[in-house]
Amino acid sequence: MRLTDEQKAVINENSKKILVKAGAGTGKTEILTRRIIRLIEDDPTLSIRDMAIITFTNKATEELQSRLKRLFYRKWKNCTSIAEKKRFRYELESLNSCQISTIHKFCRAILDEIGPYYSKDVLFSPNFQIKPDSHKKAIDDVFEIWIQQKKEQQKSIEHLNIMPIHKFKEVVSNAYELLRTKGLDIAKVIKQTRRYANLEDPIQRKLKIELIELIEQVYEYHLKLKYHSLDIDDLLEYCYKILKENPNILERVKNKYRHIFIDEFQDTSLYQAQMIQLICDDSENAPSLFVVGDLKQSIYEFRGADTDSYSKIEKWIKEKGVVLSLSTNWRSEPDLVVFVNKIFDNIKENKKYVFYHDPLKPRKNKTKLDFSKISEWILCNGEESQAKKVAEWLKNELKHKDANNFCLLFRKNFEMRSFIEEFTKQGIQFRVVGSGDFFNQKEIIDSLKIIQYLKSPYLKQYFVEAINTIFIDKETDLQNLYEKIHSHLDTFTPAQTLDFIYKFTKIRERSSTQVYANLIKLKQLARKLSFNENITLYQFAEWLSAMVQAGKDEPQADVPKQESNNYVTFMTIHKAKGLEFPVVILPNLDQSISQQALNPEILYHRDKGTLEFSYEKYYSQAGWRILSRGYDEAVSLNQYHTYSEELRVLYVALTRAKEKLVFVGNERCPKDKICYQNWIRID
Ligand SMILES: Nc1ncnc2c1ncn2[C@@H]1O[C@H](COP(=O)(O)OP(=O)(O)OP(=O)(O)O)[C@@H](O)[C@H]1O
Repeated sequence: MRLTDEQKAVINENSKKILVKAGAGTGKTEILTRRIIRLIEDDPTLSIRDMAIITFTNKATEELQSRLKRLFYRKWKNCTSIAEKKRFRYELESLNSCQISTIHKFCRAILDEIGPYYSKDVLFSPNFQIKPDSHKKAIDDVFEIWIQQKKEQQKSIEHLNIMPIHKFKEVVSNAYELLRTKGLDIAKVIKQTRRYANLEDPIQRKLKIELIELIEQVYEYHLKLKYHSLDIDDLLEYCYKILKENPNILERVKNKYRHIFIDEFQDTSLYQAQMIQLICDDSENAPSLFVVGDLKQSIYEFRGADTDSYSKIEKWIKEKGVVLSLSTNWRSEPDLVVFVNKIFDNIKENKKYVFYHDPLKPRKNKTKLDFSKISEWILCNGEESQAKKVAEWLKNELKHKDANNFCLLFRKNFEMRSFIEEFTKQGIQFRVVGSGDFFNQKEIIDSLKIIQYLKSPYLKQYFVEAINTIFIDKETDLQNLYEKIHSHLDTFTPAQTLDFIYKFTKIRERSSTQVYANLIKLKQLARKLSFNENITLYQFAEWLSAMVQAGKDEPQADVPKQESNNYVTFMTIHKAKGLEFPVVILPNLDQSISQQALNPEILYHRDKGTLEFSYEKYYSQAGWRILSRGYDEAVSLNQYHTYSEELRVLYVALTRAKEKLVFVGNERCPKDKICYQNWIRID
């Protein structure tokens, strides 16, 4: 690969603070790795161990590690002197133990070295564990105590006039999570919300005060639980607060690293941005900072990504160091780059959304453009199934192209379901990458139905459900399965029962690689559960039923590589960040931007700093709503951010393709609907 002058300039820049601001596919990740090698080459006293390299996901960490491994290996191979050879061998060996990680692991490494810590709002033991749901325990415990107190004091609970208790708990949980992921000062929000509550009508006032009272108690209780168990949001918050209030610890961190690199900085959170400013301050011993990002690809607001923080850092680096840019897109066909530019040129800023577009430069300037090769529409009428039409289109393509050229990118995991069913039916090999809806898959729900039938074969409902599962077909008789297995049911472990079902029904021969991999994963989960606490089939069914009902987040099984390398990939647009595929297919483009995202029950009012709510009266049939006074205002402030973020999600999706984009939508999509299909139209 021949680096361009602008790429070389970035690699060789010597300023202590550098931000590389560049669009998709311009080589940001590429130059980040090459800069690391360049610094090590230039300074014999420097090692990868003196650097902290922060990525956004574990997958990105692996990708970066393997790119560095390749470059170090090449260096080692081409070295002429023994000393140099020894040095690069050491660097290669150091790759697995150096600080290349997500920001959370970076914070964990800092906290691990600190020891016990006590201050006003940070206290923890050095033996803390990472528990992803420690806040849930806080909510459960506080709720129980609070309800009990209200009963004893014979006080009514306003929320219970509107919603059942489990729903109320969910509201509190969502509100608390919202405040935490945004990194907001919870005490301040509580104070503001209480202040504005006085302006509300009597019912709304009572509801607001109740909600705030619970959040305050959860917040205080959670603080005590954190002594032993932090969750990942706490890692960032605690790390920042400790570094801020303890200069000795901050000095230790500054002295440990000589260089800090951050990839995908557009998805930075408030605490991450503030922490980086602390560590990389103006002092002599502070590490240098190298940050790459693209604000147009900031798509994680729901997880606390904060574009304001990015902009502040950009301003700060502009003052203290340099901001550089890269303009040429190396990923995509030149016509495709021009096509994507045209789409975003067309999107004009208005009251509803904004997209700050700066066009990408194609790697070659062409005088004659031909969009027919790089884009195609598959349009369905209202009744037609998009999944079926895409499967038929793909079957034709697969006659002359390998399946792994194609990737279907979805906005949400649940949208994959109909495609998974259709592809399975049509025998197209596919794999689902990183989707957290394992317990929502038909094969998993069907496994539960079969087990429920085997436990209670006399119940008609279970029989009917079981007979309609993927396990039963013309050649596989349900009754026969029961007769063969029932004498073993008391002695088999749940994993053995599943194994028997899979073998007896010969499901492997009839299912896709992904479906079978999920079934094997279920068997492994059953084995793990029995290993931990020796559970019965009955208990396993209870557990599985709870997981299915809760829609518990669990990734689908990885398809083993050796089985088939040639499959179509399914993933969400969010998971595809940083990746590239020859052909990208985008289904469901005619869907409206999620109403749930636009009108959630609980919202944070960005201007007032308050919590606002919109409750649907659970027991009313007419969709009766109770709104707090600032809700509508909060929605319109939020709507602007939601739509603008959706435009950025679309930008990420469109810029993943190397050769072609295939759009799937509805031929009668109303022109005034706010949806991807209308944003993409350039005619
Ligand atoms: N000078 C170059 N010549 C040829 N190919 C290049 C050059 N620079 C980068 N590439 C290739 O372009 C593609 C995009 O690079 P990279 O993934 O580093 O971009 P990025 O800016 O990080 O993209 P994104 O922001 O979309 O994740 C990769 O396949 C990379 O190998």
